[in-house]
Amino acid sequence: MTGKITGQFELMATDMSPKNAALLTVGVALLTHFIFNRYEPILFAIISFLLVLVPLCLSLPFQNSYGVSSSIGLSFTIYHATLLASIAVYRLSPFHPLARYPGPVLNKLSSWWLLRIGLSGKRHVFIQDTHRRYNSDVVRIGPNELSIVDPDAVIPVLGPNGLPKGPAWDGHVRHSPIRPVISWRNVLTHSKSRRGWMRAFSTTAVKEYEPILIDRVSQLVELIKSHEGRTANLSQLFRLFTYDFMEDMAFGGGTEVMRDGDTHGMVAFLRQAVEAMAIAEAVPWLSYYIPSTFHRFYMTSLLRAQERVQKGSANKDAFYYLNNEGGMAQEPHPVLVAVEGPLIIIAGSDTTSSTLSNILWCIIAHPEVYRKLQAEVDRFYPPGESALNSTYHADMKYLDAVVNEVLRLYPTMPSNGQRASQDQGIHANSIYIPPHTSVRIHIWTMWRDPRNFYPLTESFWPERWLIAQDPSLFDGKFVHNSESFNPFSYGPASCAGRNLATKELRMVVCHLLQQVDLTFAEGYDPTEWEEKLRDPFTLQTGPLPVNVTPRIKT
Ligand code: HEM
Repeated sequence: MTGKITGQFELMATDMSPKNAALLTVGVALLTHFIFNRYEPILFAIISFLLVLVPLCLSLPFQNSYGVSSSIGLSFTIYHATLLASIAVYRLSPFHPLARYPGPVLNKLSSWWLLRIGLSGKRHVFIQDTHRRYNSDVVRIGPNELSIVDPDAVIPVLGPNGLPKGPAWDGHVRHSPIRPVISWRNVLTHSKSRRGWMRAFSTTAVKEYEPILIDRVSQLVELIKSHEGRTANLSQLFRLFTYDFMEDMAFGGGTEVMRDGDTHGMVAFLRQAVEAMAIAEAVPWLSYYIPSTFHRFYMTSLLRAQERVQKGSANKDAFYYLNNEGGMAQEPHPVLVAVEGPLIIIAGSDTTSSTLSNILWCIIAHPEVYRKLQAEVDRFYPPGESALNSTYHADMKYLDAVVNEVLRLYPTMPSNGQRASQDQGIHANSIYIPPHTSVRIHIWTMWRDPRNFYPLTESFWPERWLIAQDPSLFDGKFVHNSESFNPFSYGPASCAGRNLATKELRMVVCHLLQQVDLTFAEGYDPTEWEEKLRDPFTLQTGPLPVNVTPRIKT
């Protein structure tokens, strides 16, 4: 049958003039655009067929008038030029489903532009500038991607009946059929694979991790104290701390990077991997073809988790729950469990370390806040009382205000996790999201918007959280849209580790402020901080050099 069609095509081809051959090539290229647009194929065989074999066949009619190589050159040029032009015209045309939304032309044309911005580390600032430039709550940041900063869109997009995860999550796992919970795009599979995480970060489980946390926080503060008389880079020390704690909490122990340094380069590897996540965030299909540092990291972490699952652990670590070693419910398949390894390493260490760095930078840059917070610590934990004891942490209102204010200005995922509509469009408040559109609720911009937080919108002002609870504390215009504020996200895919993360942040800050005084190291320019923040996926911080003075001599 195929031979018969090819034979007929050859017969037609021998009669065709160069003009008709060119028209045929243009027509087939337009059809190819339709196929790409409708089905978004990524398989190598289909891509090669559409981009190589089809134009090769289309060179046959040209061979009546030209030599073989000129005909191939001609058909490839006409075919690919038409394909690219057709894609560009369609993406900029009023017929594109996202045509009504403003955005930079280059972003509308291609997702490569967002990739360039992602690799520069400044995606968060670019998206914020784009909203401001077009003075719009919705902007188009990619050919098929919207950024939204309307607080009323949070529930329709992220809430229980909201949108599933977007295609970026396919890219993170190289389109693998087996994924960690955060990457499942199918809502049912996602909710099923979340069960283990709910066990692993339940109140009971988090209580069980507390003794390990206490040991590691104590070790961290001793390490920081040991820097008396020399500069301590707090960002790096927090990375070492969260890595060691994550290893203990997730895998029952294994590293001593606080003690020995990052001698095996695992902490550096993790940072490089997160930086490389910018690729899949912008151009998910690219990861299918080109593995990045992130994918090497992914495989290494998966093997680490597999080793833990096979060996078991003497402690009730997170894998004890994920792997259901207590046997409380039907056991998941070991492969499905090990795949959570890369996620637990990143979510369990990178998020808390950058948040701690942001907290410390903010309070050192604002000495009046530092003093007030330290006074609160001293009130709850006077000399002789261990601030590692978490009994009062939740009652510390100013500490809570500081943490919230830091997460408002420096959210751990500034561009949030991507979601996408499926075959049906949805209305997110007044915003229509057409089918097959990727969406981000851009919290970096939303929480730096005077319509949501006022006054001192872009300044660090923890007092706003106290005023929100007691308006009599402030005279004047005050806006506090706490409903839009969900630093651990919202809905069925919100942060599973929130309880642990909160406990960890509070314990480190309390114990550290009880034990030491910190100031910026000589020569450090605090204005560098925001310049050095990067948003490849989770917020990455620059160095935080400080002087350390122990308050309580040991
Ligand atoms: C300051 C610390 C942290 C912040 C601000 C944070 C924030 C977030 C956010 C915003 C999401 C949602 C991503 C999305 O919408 O696609 C998320 C998801 C998640 N986080 Fe966290 N996180 C933190 C720490 C942790 C820790 C310590 C763990 C546990 C090891 C953890 C485990 C998870 C998991 C498993 C998910 C995926 C949930 C799902 O898809 O169902 N996180 N986190």
